[in-house]
Amino acid sequence: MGLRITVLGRGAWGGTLLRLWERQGHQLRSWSRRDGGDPASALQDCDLAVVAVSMVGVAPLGLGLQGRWPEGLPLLSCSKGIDLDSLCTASQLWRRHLPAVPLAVLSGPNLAEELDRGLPAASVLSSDDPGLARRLQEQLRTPHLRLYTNADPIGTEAAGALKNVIALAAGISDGLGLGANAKASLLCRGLAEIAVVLQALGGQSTTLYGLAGLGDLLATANSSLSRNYRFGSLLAEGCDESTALGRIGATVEGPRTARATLALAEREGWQLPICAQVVRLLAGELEARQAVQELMQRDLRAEAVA
Ligand SMILES: NC(=O)C1=CN([C@@H]2O[C@H](COP(=O)(O)OP(=O)(O)OC[C@H]3O[C@@H](n4cnc5c(N)ncnc54)[C@H](OP(=O)(O)O)[C@@H]3O)[C@@H](O)[C@H]2O)C=CC1
Ligand SMILES: O=C(CO)COP(=O)(O)O
Repeated sequence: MGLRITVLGRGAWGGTLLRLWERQGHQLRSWSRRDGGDPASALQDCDLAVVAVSMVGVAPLGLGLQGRWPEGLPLLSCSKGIDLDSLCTASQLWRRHLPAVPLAVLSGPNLAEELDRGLPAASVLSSDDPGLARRLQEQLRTPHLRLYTNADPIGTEAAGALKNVIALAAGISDGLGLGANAKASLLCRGLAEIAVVLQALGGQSTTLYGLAGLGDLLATANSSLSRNYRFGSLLAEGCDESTALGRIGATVEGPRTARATLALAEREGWQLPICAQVVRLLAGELEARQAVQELMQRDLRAEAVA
C-alpha cells in the first residue's frame, strides 16, 4: 500500500522526490515557503514527512514546527550542509527543535536532473533506528533509485555537507584547466579533509567510502549538473561570490558550509587547508591561481589523513 508523504520544500530536490514517489503509487502532498501558509497543516494525516529545504531553511522551519509536530510522524531529512549560525547539521537542528521525532537522513550521489530523466542512482538511508531505516528502504525504493541503509546519520551528513566544498574546489581546478593529475590529487586530499570532520563529529570511516561520501564526491566533482561544481568554475573565471551565486540562481550549499566548517575547524583545531583556501577565495583575499600555488607550497608531510 502507498504511503501518504508530505514533502516540505519544493525546490529542485523536493520536486524530483515528489515526482519519483508519486510515480511509485504513493500519495504526495507538498508545502514550500513560496506557497505561504502553515507547514504544520500539511503534516496532518500523513505517514512520512520529507524535508528538502536548503540548509538556511532548516532552523526557521524547525522553530516554526516546534511543539506542533504530529506525534510519531517520521522525518526524512534531505538537506546537505552545515548551518552557519549553529554549526550544526540538519539532523542536529531537527533534534534540537523536535527531540522525540523518529529521524532518518537521505544522502548519496543524487543529481536531481539525472533522477528526473529516469537514470539509475543509489542512495543511503541513515538512522539511529535500524527498524526505521529498513522500513523506509523498502517503502521508498524505486526501480531507478536503489536504497542502502546505514546507522551513521552524523557521518552521512558530514560527508554530504563537505563533499560540496570539495566539489566547488574541483570546479575551480577544472575551470583553471589544471588537468587530471591536479583534480585527482585535490579529490584525494579533499577526501582526507572530509575524513577529519567526519571522524571528529563521531561518524564512521565506512561512511566516508560509501555512497554519501566518496560516491557523492565523485558525482558532484565531475558533473556540470552540480551547482557547487559550476559555482567553482565561475570563481575560476574570476566571478566573485555574489555574481557566481546570481548566475546559478539556485541553492549552492558549498560556500556557507565551507565557512561553517572552517569556524568548527578553528574552534576544534582541525587542519583543513583546501576548505580554508576556499573560504579565503570567497572572501576575495586571494585569486584562484594563488590559492592553488599556496596549497602546493605548504609544509611537506606524511600522507596520513588526520
Ligand atoms: N538538487 C539536487 O540535486 C540535490 C539537492 N540536495 C539538497 O537539497 C537541499 C535543497 O536543494 P534544492 O532543492 O536543489 O535547492 P533549490 O534552490 O532548488 O530549492 C531550495 C528549497 O529550499 C527552500 N527554502 C530556502 N530557504 C528557505 C527558508 N528560509 N525557509 C523555508 N524554505 C526555504 C526553498 O523554498 P521556496 O523556493 O519555496 O522559497 C526551496 O523549496 C539542499 O540542501 C541540497 O544540497 C540533495 C540531493 C540532491
Ligand atoms: O547533492 C547533490 C547531488 O548528490 C547536488 O549537488 P549540487 O547541490 O552541487 O547541485
